[in-house]
Amino acid sequence: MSLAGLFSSRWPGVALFDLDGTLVDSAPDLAAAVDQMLEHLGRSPVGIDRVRDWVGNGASVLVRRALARQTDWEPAQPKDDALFNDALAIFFHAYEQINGQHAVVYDGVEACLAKLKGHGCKLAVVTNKPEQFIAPLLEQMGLDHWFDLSVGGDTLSVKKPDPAPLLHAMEALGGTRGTTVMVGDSSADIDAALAAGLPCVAVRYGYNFGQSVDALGADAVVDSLAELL
Ligand SMILES: O=C(O)COP(=O)(O)O
Ligand SMILES: [Mg+2]
Repeated sequence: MSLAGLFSSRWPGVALFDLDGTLVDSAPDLAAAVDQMLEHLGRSPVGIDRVRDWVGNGASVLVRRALARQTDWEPAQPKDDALFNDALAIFFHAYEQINGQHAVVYDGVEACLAKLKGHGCKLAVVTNKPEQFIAPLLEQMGLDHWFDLSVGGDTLSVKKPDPAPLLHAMEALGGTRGTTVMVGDSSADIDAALAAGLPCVAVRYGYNFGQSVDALGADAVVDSLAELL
């Protein structure tokens, strides 16, 4: 399956990309910030292997999962819980310093973005990462010049798997359902695309809460974005 094949009408179209685990391997930075937060609170660090499985539902859920130390922990405490608020503030401060330091762009990403741009496509990042961290990370990775728009987890009142952020980006870039595709690494991305009625590609190399992405219902599943060229 090529990207061109996913567009039901002709190029140019709109391509929406998830960020963490799709464009950039940012887990090393996120894990370092989570561990700094835990140590600041007098708790033992958890390390990258656990943090990788906690990324994808935004910073608040990441921090809640780290405090509870389990992947499927559903936020049970009120949002104004003092420990959570402290932890979130410490995490934000730590991640602000670390963001982009250890992260790397995945193989195949640049070639895919270049090909889409070459066809006149508009490109957007649609991530659950808070907005304030998107531009610094894209700049640090040298990816910022590719994108016409970015939508973060706090840009709207809802985030993925809600379809609204995808539809917001699609409409802002003049796309339609026949000319827009979503590319992501987790169930949040694929569920959002399916709910939005958009074709979607899942990548196997990212973070999906430790689960395979093969059965999520994506139109294509790839090991590298280079496979789409
Ligand atoms: O959970 C996050 O903070 C970001 O995740 P995403 O870029 O994969 O949406
Ligand atoms: Mg992701």
